[in-house]
Amino acid sequence: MPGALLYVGCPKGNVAASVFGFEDGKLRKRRRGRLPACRISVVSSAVANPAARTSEERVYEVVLKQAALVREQKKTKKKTVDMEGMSNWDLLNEAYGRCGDVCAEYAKTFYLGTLLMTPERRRAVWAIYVWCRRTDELVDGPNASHITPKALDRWEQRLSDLFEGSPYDMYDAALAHTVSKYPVDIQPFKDMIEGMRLDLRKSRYQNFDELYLYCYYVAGTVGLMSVPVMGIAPESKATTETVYNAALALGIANQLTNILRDVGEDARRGRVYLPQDELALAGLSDEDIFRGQVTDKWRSFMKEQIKRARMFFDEAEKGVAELNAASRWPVWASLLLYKQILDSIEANDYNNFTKRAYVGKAKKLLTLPIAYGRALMVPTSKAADQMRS
Ligand SMILES: CC(C)=CCC/C(C)=C/CC/C(C)=C/CC/C(C)=C/[C@@H]1[C@@H](COP(=O)(O)OP(=O)(O)O)[C@]1(C)CC/C=C(\C)CC/C=C(\C)CCC=C(C)C
Repeated sequence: MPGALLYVGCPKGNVAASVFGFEDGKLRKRRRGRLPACRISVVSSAVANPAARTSEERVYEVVLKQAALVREQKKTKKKTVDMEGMSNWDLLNEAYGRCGDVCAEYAKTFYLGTLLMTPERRRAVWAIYVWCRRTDELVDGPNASHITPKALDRWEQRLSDLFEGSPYDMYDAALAHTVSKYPVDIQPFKDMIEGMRLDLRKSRYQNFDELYLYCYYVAGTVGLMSVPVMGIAPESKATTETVYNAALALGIANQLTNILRDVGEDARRGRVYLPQDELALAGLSDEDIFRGQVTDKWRSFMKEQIKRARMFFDEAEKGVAELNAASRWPVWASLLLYKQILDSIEANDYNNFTKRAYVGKAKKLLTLPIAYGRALMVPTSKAADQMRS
């Protein structure tokens, strides 16, 4: 069975490849050592067919491209594009204000976290949030049943237009300004739309490689969109690839957690996101999921799935300290809160069919100062540097 490769950037342009795959029915993490970045395509989980590119390899190419874009921006300061009709600062402020309102309404804790960022960064993150939310609403919102691939094509055209400086409405205008100000690339946005297309036509995932690609599309992309805005700490010695990999890992971890939390809810919509081959290996099938009985087989299967999601959280944690100081708190808060959903699934004795795992108010409140404390930590790469000298 193919394992999932997660490439973790290392200093000096090398990458270490970690494989999160199943062996003998157990999840194993295997470090494959460091390799020059140019040799990445050689390290593949598709050992049986070396010519085939895995999802991880395809996604890693996007990661490298995003990291390169940020490095370029460091060398040549990009000029802020003044969009036609948007040179009016009042209008622009109004546009960002509306994005803030949406964020405050739909993601309260996250919104509070963004208040710690610099005003420029905060409003840029809001603009990205609103675009992601609107994109997700197309397939998950009240009008989702009417959404066709054509509608998604139109949404993509609209995206291209806003990247060209021709926004359709106020929310788009805020994002158009953000992408002209920060080295944000269109690719992760397009990829998120691709994820929505996938959701329209696919309701089963044969293996983790397929699921990984889906998770990248709908959530890993959010990490890649956010890093250029949140910024990397000036004192960080980590490579940009390392930081992007951590951001990608956080998106994947969040989405895997989402999937594990919503097994019952998704099943009622006829959807099973869990890898079919891993279900079969555990002696389970779609029917067991539709039946919704917590058996020992289900518990051991879930234990392995949770373990894998935690591994992605672990990879993500390595990168948070490398972010700009003011951006770390909301990231730590969202990471710790989402990770606790996994604890809650365990506390529910793995009944994710009829019990919704959630983090209670008290735990949420306790998490915020913990996240704040972690956000004060200096970049790990700098700390390592200090220990060496
Ligand atoms: C600081 C911070 C967390 C910034 C991200 C803000 C942002 C732009 C969020 C967009 C979220 C969104 C609406 C995505 C649409 C697709 C979707 C629904 C994805 C799922 C999120 C959960 O959403 P939902 O509202 O359905 O959740 P509940 O059911 O209400 O629980 C996802 C699971 C994905 C979310 C993914 C992220 C937030 C990525 C986080 C990664 C980073 C911010 C990079 C951090 C950098 C490093 C170096 C670690």
